[in-house]
Amino acid sequence: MTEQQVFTIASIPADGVGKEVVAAGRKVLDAVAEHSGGAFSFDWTEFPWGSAYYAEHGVMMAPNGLETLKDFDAIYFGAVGWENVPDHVSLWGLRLNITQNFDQWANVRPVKFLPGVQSPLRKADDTELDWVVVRENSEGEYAGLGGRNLSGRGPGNEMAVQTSLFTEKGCERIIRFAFDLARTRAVKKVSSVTKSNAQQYGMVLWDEVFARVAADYPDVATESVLVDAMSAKFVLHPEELSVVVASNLNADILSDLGSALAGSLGLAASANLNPERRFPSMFEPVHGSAPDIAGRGISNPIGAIASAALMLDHFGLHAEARRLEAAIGATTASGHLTRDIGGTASTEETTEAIIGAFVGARAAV
Ligand SMILES: NC(=O)c1ccc[n+]([C@@H]2O[C@H](COP(=O)([O-])OP(=O)(O)OC[C@H]3O[C@@H](n4cnc5c(N)ncnc54)[C@H](O)[C@@H]3O)[C@@H](O)[C@H]2O)c1
Ligand SMILES: O=C(O)C[C@@H](O)C(=O)O
Ligand SMILES: [K+]
Ligand SMILES: [Mn+2]
Repeated sequence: MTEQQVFTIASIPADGVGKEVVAAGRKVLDAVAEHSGGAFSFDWTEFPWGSAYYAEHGVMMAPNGLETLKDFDAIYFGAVGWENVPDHVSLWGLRLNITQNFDQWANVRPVKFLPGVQSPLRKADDTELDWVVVRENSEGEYAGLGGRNLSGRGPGNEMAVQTSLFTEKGCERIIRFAFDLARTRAVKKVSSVTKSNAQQYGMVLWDEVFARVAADYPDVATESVLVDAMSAKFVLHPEELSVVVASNLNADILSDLGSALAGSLGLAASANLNPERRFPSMFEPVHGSAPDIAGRGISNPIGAIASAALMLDHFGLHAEARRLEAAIGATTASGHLTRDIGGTASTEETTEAIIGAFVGARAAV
């Protein structure tokens, strides 16, 4: 008998709906393990970090938190942000603390259109849409470089500087990642997004690196599109997209637009990858803590559950990942929809339906 594989997962639900959707995803993953015929299991450790932790301890995570997380196979994250902590403090204290210190430089954010979910796009009814946003996740506009009150200019005269950082190495690794990903897809194309007409230093460097790397991938089609035009293209010609690679902030914005076009922010998954596997990677829904609906049991768990499927891929469990994605599609197709996508199902009902579809498909194999 082969030995059971055990994957250790650190879960950090954090704030608002993060808690609801991580609980849902964890339940789904446990069901996936339970039906693996003993092939693998998940060993969970949950951490109470987030805004409530901040209220008690004055920090978003334990001071030795990164040291503790380092040895896990993966991190499963909810969302961070609550009214008791300024958003920039909570984001830098938790999510960015982890992504940047663990060099999770590739943030993969698929835009998936699901059966039974209405898109605000007129075209979505008769076109098969499927693209992925690759977000540079370590530098760019999120370099954290700058300061306020630089010269003590007094009330009414304050200044702030927020500097973007683009390195040749940082651009090259994310652009190569995008090309390698494109080679695995049906449509082999990479769209590079910058605002290099206005941002004449960092983003011109990005464009130059893109052109240089593209020469190594003659089998992959390319285009360079300015971010304002790309936002229009998302809406008007999404059928032309396959892999869209962009800097940290531009890709953050485009990925929310992509999820909204697919029907809701509650649907979108993401993987914060350290491709070298020197550090654990982190899987989380694209959305935030959604304070407007938190605590009511109505949040859409699909973004978090689809992120769990990306985690299965990271563990090499590709068949299970595809089966879980199929179970999500079967669930939306059968009309188990939460409110954000026009239904009345609760978080729990949707989660149970996905587990049911997964187990049913498993039994049928
Ligand atoms: N990665 C993260 O942890 C992350 C991501 C985005 C925002 N945030 C933080 O979250 C807080 C709220 O930010 P925001 O309002 O700009 O963005 P948000 O993503 O939390 O919410 C935007 C809208 O989408 C809806 N929504 C989000 N997730 C949903 C779900 N699972 N099901 C149904 N509807 C859902 C919300 O109800 C809201 O109307 C802020 O503190 C922000 O800093 C954190
Ligand atoms: O940009 C961030 O880091 C926060 C949030 O908007 C996200 O998409 O993860
Ligand atoms: K999140
Ligand atoms: Mn975002």
